[in-house]
Amino acid sequence: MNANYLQTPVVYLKGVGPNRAETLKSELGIETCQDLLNLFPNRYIDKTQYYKISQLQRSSADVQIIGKVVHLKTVEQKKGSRLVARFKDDTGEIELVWFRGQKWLRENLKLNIPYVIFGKCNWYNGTFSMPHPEMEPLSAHEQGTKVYMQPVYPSTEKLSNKGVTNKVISKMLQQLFIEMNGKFSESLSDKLLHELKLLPKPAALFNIHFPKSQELLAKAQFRLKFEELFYIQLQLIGKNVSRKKKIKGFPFNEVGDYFKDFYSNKLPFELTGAQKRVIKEIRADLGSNAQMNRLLQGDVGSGKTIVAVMTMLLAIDNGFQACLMAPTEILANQHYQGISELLEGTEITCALLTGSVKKSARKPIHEQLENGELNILIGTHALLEDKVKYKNLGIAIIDEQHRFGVAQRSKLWHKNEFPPHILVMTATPIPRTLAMSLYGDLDISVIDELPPGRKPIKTVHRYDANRLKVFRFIRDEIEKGRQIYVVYPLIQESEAMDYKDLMDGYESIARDFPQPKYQISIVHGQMKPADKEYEMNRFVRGETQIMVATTVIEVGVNVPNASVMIIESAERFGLSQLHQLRGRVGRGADQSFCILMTSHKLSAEAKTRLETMVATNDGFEIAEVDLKLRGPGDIMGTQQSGLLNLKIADIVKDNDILKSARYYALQLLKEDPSLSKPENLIIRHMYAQLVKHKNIWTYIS
Ligand SMILES: Nc1ncnc2c1ncn2[C@@H]1O[C@H](COP(=O)(O)OP(=O)(O)OP(=O)(O)O)[C@@H](O)[C@H]1O
Repeated sequence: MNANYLQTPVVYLKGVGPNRAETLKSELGIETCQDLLNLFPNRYIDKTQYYKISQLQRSSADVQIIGKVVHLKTVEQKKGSRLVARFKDDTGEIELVWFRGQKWLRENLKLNIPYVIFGKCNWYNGTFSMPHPEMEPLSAHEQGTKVYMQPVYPSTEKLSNKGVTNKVISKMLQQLFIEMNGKFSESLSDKLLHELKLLPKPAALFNIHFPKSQELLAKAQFRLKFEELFYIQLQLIGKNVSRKKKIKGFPFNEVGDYFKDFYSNKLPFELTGAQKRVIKEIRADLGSNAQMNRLLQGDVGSGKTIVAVMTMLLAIDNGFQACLMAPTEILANQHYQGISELLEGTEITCALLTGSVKKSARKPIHEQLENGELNILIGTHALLEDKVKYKNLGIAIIDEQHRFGVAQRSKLWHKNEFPPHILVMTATPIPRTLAMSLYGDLDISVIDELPPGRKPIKTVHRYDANRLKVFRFIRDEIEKGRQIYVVYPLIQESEAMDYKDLMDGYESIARDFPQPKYQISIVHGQMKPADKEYEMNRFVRGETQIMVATTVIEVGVNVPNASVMIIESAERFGLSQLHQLRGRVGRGADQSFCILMTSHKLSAEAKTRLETMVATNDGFEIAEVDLKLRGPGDIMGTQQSGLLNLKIADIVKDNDILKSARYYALQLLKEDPSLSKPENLIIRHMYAQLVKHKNIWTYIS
């Protein structure tokens, strides 16, 4: 065997030729034999079963039958001729039909000898017919290398007219396996192979392409998926470990007066168990001499703000400043007001910096920040401007990470001599296992408990035709002193139309809820920030009963007296957005409601989203469904993590393998952090290759 054989371009394989090689390269990214080896089938056609004709059903998928051709004739038609065979076994008869290749078949098909045929049966004119079956004399079938599960390679349906079919790929692979003669190098340690009872590499590769049985195929798939996820985990965890080793952070050893005073005298409520646990985790990080990089996940309304405040107090107790960055002005404002209120009666100074803060007001903020008079700065992107210089920023808290990219996070970093501690807060939960994998570079805390006394929000789905009933319901709730949100979608591509919907909706509500009895606020993205704030504040103060808005209110707005959320055109929102919007109600002690309004025309996916919303209030459950519906591509962070370049594993379906891969990777790094024990040298070698080439399958062979 030639050791470099796997690096040979596929064009040198028999029967490939320059045209096919070009198609393989441009369509499937296959240049070398190694690329070919790592082209894994999408699915398999089961050829372990033989059907009797009497067992066929009208909905049968691909079937394999043994029988004989008893009659063959050409049927002439206007559109051209077709060749029709009567095919019989001892239980019945079907038709085989060909439109192409008739001449060859007429000359070569033999009557009355047993054939194995394979294909899809259609029910047509009272009989089953199989167009263009694959067929082979039974004698040849029994002698040949038996294919039990026939692999179907990606894109082959699309590429068959360019000469790249499943058969062609299998033939190429056959040559490759003969040439390699089983000499593929192992890429996992003996220990792992043994402990997890994994197939050795050569057997796994062989059975993924030429499965000898269902059982061996399952083992081959498990082994290769495990390997793929294991190395990704190893890399993510490795990064985390080296970050911890390298990046020093300011130690906040002191739990000082501000924190203690706040905890004992100023907390407006008892912390939930989850809040206490998370604060403990944060304190441990801050006292550890290493920079904290922590993601705080908590469902909407779970009480992340108080955790943020207490974290900032720890920084201030240790002589440092803190900042909090929010994705929108409304939110920054709200945080500023809420936090100022919480800190009333303390000496802590706190300022707000957003795009709409005037130049004259900015100057003193800049100065106080630089000379250390200012303890806390709250704001939007404006916090990232070059003019903003801290005396000693100890911690940066970032609300809603999906709106701040990683690059912006690191911009904050460079504002300081040492990097500040970072706490990222998100109310868009992502499934735990996915979070573990995506944020290998962040530690994760979860607030998985809501403050006591909250009544679960009742969610219903109503069609537009029931609007009058819904309006009646709103009226009753307003009578009881509650406030109502009515939210319209605003999607960039159809902004003008959406805007019209919003204004039409506003007018119709204004007609049904006339002044002076009813007061209505309206907030949308095209308003000036000052006007938005004015309208928002009227609602917050309870001067208006109805807030008509676009999704600008999606994150964070907190009006505990608002108890009804009406979402118009709910079918146009994604699940996590619906959940966020719903989270604007249910913040007080009253029973809250969410009404999802839609037209009658709903796609299957939209129906699933609505049903999920009606069925559960749990953000993590919703996140799981969302992930299944949308796939991981849209979830923030998946792009960078390499989890989307998976060749064989699927992070949604193979969640259990992912967990086990992570467990073993953690275990290994704990026992042998530098991977220097002799039994781990294979892994060390693979890991080095992985870091070098970035893609795990360029080296795994
Ligand atoms: N332990 C607690 N007991 C009672 N009320 C609490 C507790 N913690 C927080 N709250 C209250 O719950 C409400 C929601 O808290 P907060 O705004 O911090 O939620 P959040 O996690 O930031 O949610 P969102 O992401 O939706 O803004 C607030 O009115 C807050 O005062």
